[in-house]
Amino acid sequence: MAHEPEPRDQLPPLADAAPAYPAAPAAPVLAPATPTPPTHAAGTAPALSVRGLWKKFGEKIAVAGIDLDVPAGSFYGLVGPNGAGKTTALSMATGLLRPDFGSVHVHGLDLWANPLEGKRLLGILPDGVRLFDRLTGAQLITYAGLLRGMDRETVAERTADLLEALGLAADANTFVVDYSAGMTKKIALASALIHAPNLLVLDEPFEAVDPVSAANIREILNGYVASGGTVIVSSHVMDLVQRMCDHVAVIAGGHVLAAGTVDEVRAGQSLEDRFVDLVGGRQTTEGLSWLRTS
Ligand SMILES: Nc1ncnc2c1ncn2[C@@H]1O[C@H](COP(=O)(O)OP(=O)(O)OP(=O)(O)O)[C@@H](O)[C@H]1O
Repeated sequence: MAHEPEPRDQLPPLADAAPAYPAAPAAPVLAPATPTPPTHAAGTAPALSVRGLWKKFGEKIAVAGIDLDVPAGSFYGLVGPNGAGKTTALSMATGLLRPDFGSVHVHGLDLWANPLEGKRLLGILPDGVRLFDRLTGAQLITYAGLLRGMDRETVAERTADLLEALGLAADANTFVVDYSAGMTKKIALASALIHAPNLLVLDEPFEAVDPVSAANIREILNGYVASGGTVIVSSHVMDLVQRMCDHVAVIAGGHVLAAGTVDEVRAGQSLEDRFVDLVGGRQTTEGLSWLRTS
């Protein structure tokens, strides 16, 4: 007999309690060890507030009790080495991956208790995004707008605006499957923007994107933040995060190592130097002596 998947809305509520599985190996955690409940007056809620977020894949603890507050109206960078848990944390924070433990509030709304209302506030560019690539670029953005319940006229106007702003107008009628990696990233970003969300969560938005397009995207995002929106970007490019973001969190081994304004976190150093200090793990390359040609 076919097994009916359980609708997400009807899943039992998440446990807020401490996880039953063993704690991850000790890491230099600067964040509070015990999750503190979010406390904020109505109207001043952070755009995103996560408490005690945990996720384990088999024996691997990918996210080990993350607490994070992203102020409304901020441009927030999330940085960390490969495998740090950024994508896993962002997936749980945006309703794409169910946490084992913990809570997620979007503008004060419990996302996992109210997934439909919560997701209306969100625009998401997931990592390794899989799109309906047998649609053209214009069709894909239109589809995203209609899926969000927008009227056809507004969708058509905004689709044209987004294609123009992201330099994709000439390829509006090309199938997405025939787009380059950078074009695919841009069309996915356009699909995340069409409903003018309150909070944009972008996993590696600049990966594979050329410098001119990256500058255009930065301008779009700066304008969005200036008008009251909140952006969270994950990136490996420290220089970009230092220039572009006003807040940053450094994640490694599933823990938040430091979080705050960019100036607080970098503490007088460049963000890159501070990142290397915090995360450590520089490898010696002596073992690769065979690779040297002379
Ligand atoms: N679906 C999965 N099944 C098993 N392990 C997973 C899964 N997703 C992530 N992991 C593991 O969880 C850890 C965190 O992965 P995650 O993708 O969140 O890291 P990341 O910080 O986004 O890394 P990167 O910067 O390389 O993209 C890694 O050790 C990864 O191997």
